[in-house]
Amino acid sequence: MLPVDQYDRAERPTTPMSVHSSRLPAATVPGTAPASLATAVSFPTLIRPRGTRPTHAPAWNPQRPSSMPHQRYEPIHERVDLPGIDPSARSWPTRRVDTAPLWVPVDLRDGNQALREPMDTPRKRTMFDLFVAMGFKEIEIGYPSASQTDFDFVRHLVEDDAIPPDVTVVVFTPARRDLIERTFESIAGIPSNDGMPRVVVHLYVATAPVWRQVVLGRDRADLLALARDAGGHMARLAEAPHCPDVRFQFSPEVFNATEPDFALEICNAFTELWDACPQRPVIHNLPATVEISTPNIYADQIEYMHRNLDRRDSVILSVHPHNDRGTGVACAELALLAGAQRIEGCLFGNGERTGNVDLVTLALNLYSQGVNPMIDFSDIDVIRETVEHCNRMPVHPRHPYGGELAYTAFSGTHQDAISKGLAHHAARATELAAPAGRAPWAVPYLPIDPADVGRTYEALIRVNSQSGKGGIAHLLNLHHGLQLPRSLQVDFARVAQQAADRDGRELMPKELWEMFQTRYLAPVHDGPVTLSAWRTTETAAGEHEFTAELSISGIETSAKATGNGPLAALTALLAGVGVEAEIVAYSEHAMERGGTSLATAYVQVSRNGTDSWGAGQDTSVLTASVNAVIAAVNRLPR
Ligand SMILES: CC(=O)SCCNC(=O)CCNC(=O)[C@H](O)C(C)(C)COP(=O)(O)OP(=O)(O)OC[C@H]1O[C@@H](n2cnc3c(N)ncnc32)[C@H](O)[C@@H]1OP(=O)(O)O
Ligand SMILES: CC(C)C(=O)C(=O)O
Ligand SMILES: [Mg+2]
Repeated sequence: MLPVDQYDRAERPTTPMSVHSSRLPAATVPGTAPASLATAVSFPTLIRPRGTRPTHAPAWNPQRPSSMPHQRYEPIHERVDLPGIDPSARSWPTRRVDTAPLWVPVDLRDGNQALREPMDTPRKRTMFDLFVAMGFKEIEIGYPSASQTDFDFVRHLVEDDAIPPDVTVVVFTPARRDLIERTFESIAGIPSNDGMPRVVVHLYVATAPVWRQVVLGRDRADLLALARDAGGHMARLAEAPHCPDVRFQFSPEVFNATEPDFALEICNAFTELWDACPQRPVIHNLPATVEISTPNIYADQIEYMHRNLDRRDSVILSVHPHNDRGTGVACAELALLAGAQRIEGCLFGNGERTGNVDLVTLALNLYSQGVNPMIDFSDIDVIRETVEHCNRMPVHPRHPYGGELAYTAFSGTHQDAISKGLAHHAARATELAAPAGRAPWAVPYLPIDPADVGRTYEALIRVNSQSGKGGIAHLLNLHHGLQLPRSLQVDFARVAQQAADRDGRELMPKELWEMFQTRYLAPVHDGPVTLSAWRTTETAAGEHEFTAELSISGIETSAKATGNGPLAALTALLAGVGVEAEIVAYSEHAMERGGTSLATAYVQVSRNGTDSWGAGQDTSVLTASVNAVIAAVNRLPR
């Protein structure tokens, strides 16, 4: 940081915000900033380092500096000495990920320690069983020295024989002898599997300068000595006769803010102390405990460790990103490119502050690239509901892949593209003679097929004032089997949009159907023209006669006319009683397969340059069509 006298005092917002006396929420005072923001900012003269970080935007960018004291925060390059990292040696930018890493959920420890109400044993057990069912093979089960609840849960799993033979559990401990001993007590009785240990004891100690100085009060040498003492104690306890066979893990907490050479030194010390070998590798887990940089910096830090760690073939290089900058997923993905082999995170990103990296997003990001995630996400809603139950916290509706709205489009052009894309997908599957669920996926706006994660297509398209004809027609088709002609889609969308605009809310499929019924089907009985009885006869080839008892504006009459088809005969009949109308568009379709199904007919009629649509439904196509004509005629202006 620069001394205060080197800061200039010239930086002011060019247009100071006015201060509102009202404490009403902003929404009640149109065009104003929230009252809390306005009253909190008093706009003193601000300070900034002279000649350092640019604050004025180019001429094309009208933004002006805010009054917030950004100068208080140091960039990573000033906070951490990164001299050992040679940018020209980085290989991660050109690498690709084509296999899944070893995923390790830490919800039962890191996620749990961040909950308002930590999980009890039944909730923890539900989550543990979910992990097993999803196919996780390494699971952190707790911090047994933290509380009796944590200790008891580990004992519960052991005594209930709940840990499958191919699953390894991880227990977490700080570098304190009494707590390490308690941790070892908790794991008594977990057998190995064919000589492979099924328990990892995970030691952590913070290594970053601020933590060393402020929290632990130790310099580098002191901290190394503390770590060695703890690691040595663990190694001795592991050799005790009744101790289960274990492996070791070390996390230099706040690795991302630690001098790389010190992180390397301390990790290498554990590799040696625990005598790591390929048959019994050590896990070095490099956390971004609090995110402080862009993901490329984290990737450089990981690649540095990957290249320089001793006995690299005896080390599993693990990462543990948090999400303070919202880039936990990006950090984990770049870390994989940089040499990471194992990722710790939580389902849907629960965890301290803004959370741990989200394993659902990471795994399904890989899946969307054609890589097998090695974890089963085929029922994402059950996974989400279980996590919500255990954490007593909701998952955001827009959460990638698993949120309630993750596959839903409200906006018209997206709906149109999805609807066309689904139709194209179905056609392509038929062409390839493949089931739709196996055919290659290329539907606009949907990175994966929602059906792959157990979602139906029903919630893909939802209608509000942002929606267009395509989406509205899609819903009427999906829920009511209607196949509206394009021009009718346009006609109906106008009405639906007006309703959505007026009410400012979503229109449900049932409401759309009711609007459709009222507007296009019901006028057959509700208008100036009603038919009480009618019949058609084919009087000669290409000649049809239409006979009807009808009422015109309440006056009963009967009439007869001919035409080259039944509908032409009907319009001739109507013209004969003074109701002129020309049919300009017609279509019909069966609603279901089979002889007993309903047919729907759509008819557009025109009079004096004005058009209107009507629809009819009946088991007889002819009756449906006649009804559609009458409905359309009744909708013409009188
Ligand atoms: C990034 C992470 O997620 S780390 C995991 C964090 N998880 C948790 O903290 C949840 C469980 N923790 C706990 O239940 C408690 O903190 C306990 C049981 C571990 C310790 O409790 P207490 O003895 O009461 O200590 P307290 O929590 O007040 O303070 C932590 C102490 O541990 C020290 N400490 C912090 N990290 C470590 C570490 N990795 N190894 C050794 N000591 C450590 C601190 O310097 C402090 O020491 P001091 O009391 O001499 O100043
Ligand atoms: C792995 C441990 C120490 C952790 O949770 C963190 O650093 O965030
Ligand atoms: Mg953590």
